[in-house]
Amino acid sequence: MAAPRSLAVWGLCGRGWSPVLPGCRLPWLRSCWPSGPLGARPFSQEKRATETHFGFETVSEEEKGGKVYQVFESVAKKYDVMNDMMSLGIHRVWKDLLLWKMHPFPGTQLLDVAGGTGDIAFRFLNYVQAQHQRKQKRQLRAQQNLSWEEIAKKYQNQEDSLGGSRVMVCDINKEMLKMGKQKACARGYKAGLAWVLGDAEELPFDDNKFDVYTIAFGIRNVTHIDQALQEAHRVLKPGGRFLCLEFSQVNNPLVSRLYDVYSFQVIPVLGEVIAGDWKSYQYLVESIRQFPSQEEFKEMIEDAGFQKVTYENLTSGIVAIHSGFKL
Ligand SMILES: COc1cc(O)cc(C/C=C(\C)CC/C=C(\C)CC/C=C(\C)CC/C=C(\C)CC/C=C(\C)CC/C=C(\C)CC/C=C(\C)CC/C=C(\C)CC/C=C(\C)CCC=C(C)C)c1O
Ligand SMILES: C[S@@+](CC[C@H](N)C(=O)[O-])C[C@H]1O[C@@H](n2cnc3c(N)ncnc32)[C@H](O)[C@@H]1O
Repeated sequence: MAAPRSLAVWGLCGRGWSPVLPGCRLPWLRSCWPSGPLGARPFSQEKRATETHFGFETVSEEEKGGKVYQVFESVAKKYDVMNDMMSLGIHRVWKDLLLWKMHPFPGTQLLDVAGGTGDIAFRFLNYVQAQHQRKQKRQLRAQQNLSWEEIAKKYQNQEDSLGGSRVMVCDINKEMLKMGKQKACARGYKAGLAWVLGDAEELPFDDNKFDVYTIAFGIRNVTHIDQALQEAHRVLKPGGRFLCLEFSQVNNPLVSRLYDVYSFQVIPVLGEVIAGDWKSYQYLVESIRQFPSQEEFKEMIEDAGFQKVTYENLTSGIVAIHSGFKL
């Protein structure tokens, strides 16, 4: 079994506090460090940075992580209200459907990567609690001669109310996690829930640890999607399930036209009016257009080693749920 990877630490690097993550992909640290023991290499020998996209902008892979970090740092406080406004609440239904598809069993250990403000984790806790309570009621009804004390004990044990299920929320962004923790406190979620700062591309967990890995509206923001998928495969137990909820390609031409108008003409305006942040919401709609199609993403999941990979389109393919198993 691999040694547990260290959790993110925080380092000061020129542009204020930036996450310095384990394992040596330290883009922001590297950007303010000489490129070798003898300082900067002559220009001709300088390795050209690999390019990627940040929305429709072309940036170096090293820049992308920092830019994505700034986006979510900026939107964190208004994130939940923006989602309800922009989607007219539809994102809640998509997230519920992800949980119904997962249909966790008692004792499920879930890792929710890019978990942000906790929407998937809270739904998971509600789901397993309701499931456990139904089971407990059935058992209590079936048992004869129980004392009132024994019955009350069963109802009061908070830890046990989840039937051993637990969820770990992992996100790279300190501000998103902070908002998530505040929401958890306000809603009274305590048992079975943990928050970890970490990068989807280099998860701070042992191999074969979780039954289910979820990532909702997160993988689109990751620089090396293939690496994140490999990490998902590594941390899942054999038999474990990968589930991804993400924007995808619309399969109805009329919906597609309306969707484009709404995305490019309305969303950034809402971003500016509600969150005072046009650019982050422009990034959102552009990043959706850069994300691979349903079939392309399915292949990427298979390339990471997952089996029985399938997907289901929701709302004409505006979003899709991909599923795969580590067998
Ligand atoms: C910075 O990064 C991010 C920030 C975030 O806050 C969130 C995320 C990640 C995203 C989520 C967690 C999910 C929640 C967020 C969204 C769904 C926002 C993204 C929105 C889009 C890409 C556009 C598509 C949105 C939807 C399908 C949701 C439903 C919205 C409507 C039905 C729109 C209704 C609005 C109006 C009627 C207002 C007037 C609109 C116009 C004048 C423009 C023309 C538009 C239309 C006629 C209707 C639009 C129709 C469609 C969008 C498609 C048809 C829909 C169906 C078939 C149901 C993050 O990364
Ligand atoms: C659109 S939010 C989704 C939050 C939540 N899953 C939901 O459905 O509401 C995207 C999240 O991905 C996180 N993220 C971006 N890149 C990441 C990475 N490399 N590793 C972990 N989280 C990342 C962001 O910090 C942000 O919280």
